[in-house]
Amino acid sequence: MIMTKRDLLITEVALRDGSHAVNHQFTLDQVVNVSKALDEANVPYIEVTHGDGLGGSSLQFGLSHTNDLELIEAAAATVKNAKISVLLLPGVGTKEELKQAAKLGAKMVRVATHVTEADVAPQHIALAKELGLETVGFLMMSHMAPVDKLVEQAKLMESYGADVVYAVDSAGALLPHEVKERIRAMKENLSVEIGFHAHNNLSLAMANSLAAIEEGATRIDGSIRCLGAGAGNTQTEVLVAVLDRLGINSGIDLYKIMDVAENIIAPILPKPQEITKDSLTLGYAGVYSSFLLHSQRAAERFNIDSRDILIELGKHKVVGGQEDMILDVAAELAKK
Ligand SMILES: CC[C@H](O)CC(=O)C(=O)O
Ligand SMILES: [Mn+2]
Repeated sequence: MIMTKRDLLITEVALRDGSHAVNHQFTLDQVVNVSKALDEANVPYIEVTHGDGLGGSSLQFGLSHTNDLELIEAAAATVKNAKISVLLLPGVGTKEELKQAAKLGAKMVRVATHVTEADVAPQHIALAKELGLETVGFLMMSHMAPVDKLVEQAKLMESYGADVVYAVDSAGALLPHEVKERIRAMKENLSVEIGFHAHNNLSLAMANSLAAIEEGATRIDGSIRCLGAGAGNTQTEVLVAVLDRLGINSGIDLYKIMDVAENIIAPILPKPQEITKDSLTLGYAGVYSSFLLHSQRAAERFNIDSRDILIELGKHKVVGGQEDMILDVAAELAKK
């Protein structure tokens, strides 16, 4: 076992957030190869789950190529030092699935709720603690709540027993000063560690992650080669290099993580992760990054501009779990 003294802990989310970008089609071989390589680069946490978390495989969210639990088991059996994390949205994943994930080797769970709905999480957090899992409260769509509301909800997560609480910029809509005020307020009001999860739709994932670190966040998410929903997350290998320049030790081997990006991730990307007109619109309109492919499919079906759908979804303040609204909105727009 490698013992690394790290200043900050990076969770690599390509095998979970990136599931959205590959339409949930990760194969067992891909998950094993990527987990092995990330582990060898000394990445501390690797998240493996359907993009929408345990139990996410469905017509609503997209059917997985391979069952979540099989992927988690294979990744856990592969890694030597890294911890496998899973995502759980109460109401999508069940407590039974969480028990199974823990049995199969998951060591951390991120219990994810909409930023104003932490109160759906206590049972799942309590179970996670009982199972001996490191437990994270993951407050999604953080741009949709004012700072005091976010703090209130973060404190709820802490009171339920979360070891870490994250502000999650699901839409990649936050600007650096907005990240700063959120993380600063969380730091001032909570005793647990604070984390930040960015999306790069406005090309601000790195700037926002650094803003979060400056305000005291010690957990940061990255997706290697930006393999995450929308334009992806903070690019892990770039983050490792930037942190190194700042004298912050992530414990991750820079050359090895660059090689994983180049030799293992790039070949499995359906297309390079770029800020396209649609991913840019996600950030601009404040829409869930995971809605990207669903909206593009709806645009094609109704022969309309996908940006119009995204702008309309932003106006409706649609949240995770409301994927069915994408078709409703597209159908309405098509009538006009
Ligand atoms: C739908 C779950 C979502 O993808 C979780 C996440 O990574 C986020 O909100 O950004
Ligand atoms: Mn995400």
